[in-house]
Amino acid sequence: MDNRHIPESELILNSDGSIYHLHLKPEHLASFVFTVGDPDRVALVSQYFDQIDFKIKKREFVTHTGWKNGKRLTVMSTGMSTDNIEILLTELDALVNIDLENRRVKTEKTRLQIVRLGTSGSLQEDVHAGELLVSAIAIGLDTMMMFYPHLKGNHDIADAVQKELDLSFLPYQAYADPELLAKVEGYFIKGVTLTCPGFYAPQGRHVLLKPRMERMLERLAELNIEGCRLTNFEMETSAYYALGELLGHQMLSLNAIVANRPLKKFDSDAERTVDRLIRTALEMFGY
Ligand SMILES: O=P(O)(O)O[C@H]1O[C@H](CO)[C@@H](O)[C@H]1O
Ligand SMILES: O=c1cc[nH]c(=O)[nH]1
Repeated sequence: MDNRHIPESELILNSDGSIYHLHLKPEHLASFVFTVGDPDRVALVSQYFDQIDFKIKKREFVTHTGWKNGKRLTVMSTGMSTDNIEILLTELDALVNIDLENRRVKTEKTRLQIVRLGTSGSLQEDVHAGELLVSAIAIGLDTMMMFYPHLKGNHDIADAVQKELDLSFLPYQAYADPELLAKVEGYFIKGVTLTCPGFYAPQGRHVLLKPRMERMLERLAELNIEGCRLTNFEMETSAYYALGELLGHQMLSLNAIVANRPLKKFDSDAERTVDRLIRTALEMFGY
């Protein structure tokens, strides 16, 4: 049992007692949380709530908490990238599992359920723009997890990606929560998601600067690891899954595919696809 007193420089509270970046107090958070990258997407989710009791904004973290069908829900924005997810999950975990008055870990743990509703680009011709995909596995191409304890599961896909791209660092491999994944199976394409530390060269895009890796997209799309292929690029899922495993929260990442990279197509109806993702997720989890 961790019985340390956590100093005020390590877990920072604002003068009103709220947690540093998220600006939330424990009572502002439901145990079921939808997350979105774009702060403007928060209201697109909460418009479907029956009632909104609480709203706050700090930096890119916008939070609305309310009720739908008798279930208390929070929706919050995270901004982009895994470093924001590290802040988000550490502070959400602290809100429920640390007594903020005496700064000690609570003896009884609360497990949050967190479902990401994000956009994503497909690596495969047959995963079309406009489709919805659930990340069963995520491969992190960022270095954040080098600073945390090792993950338990198999890392065969991460190893294959490291080898293919000749990376000088170790990607990491992490998994969706099986219970949440089971709820959406059959309704979403099931995929293996590459979480990238950027949108352009780290996803093989050539705008002005030429990516260092030749044919990155094609090489990754062609990888076959024991029958498994990589399906999509985005920028947060691996951090949710990895930190979810270490902190003991349940995570699921749902993606609206807005770009098909091999076909060089962008979803002309991306806003409607995101709305379909939101409504589908609310039907599955908003009870
Ligand atoms: O639509 P969101 O949730 O922001 O997700 C995706 O879109 C952003 C890039 O455009 C990245 O955050 C990526 O993960
Ligand atoms: O191609 C894409 C589309 C959305 N988000 C990403 O990170 N990549």
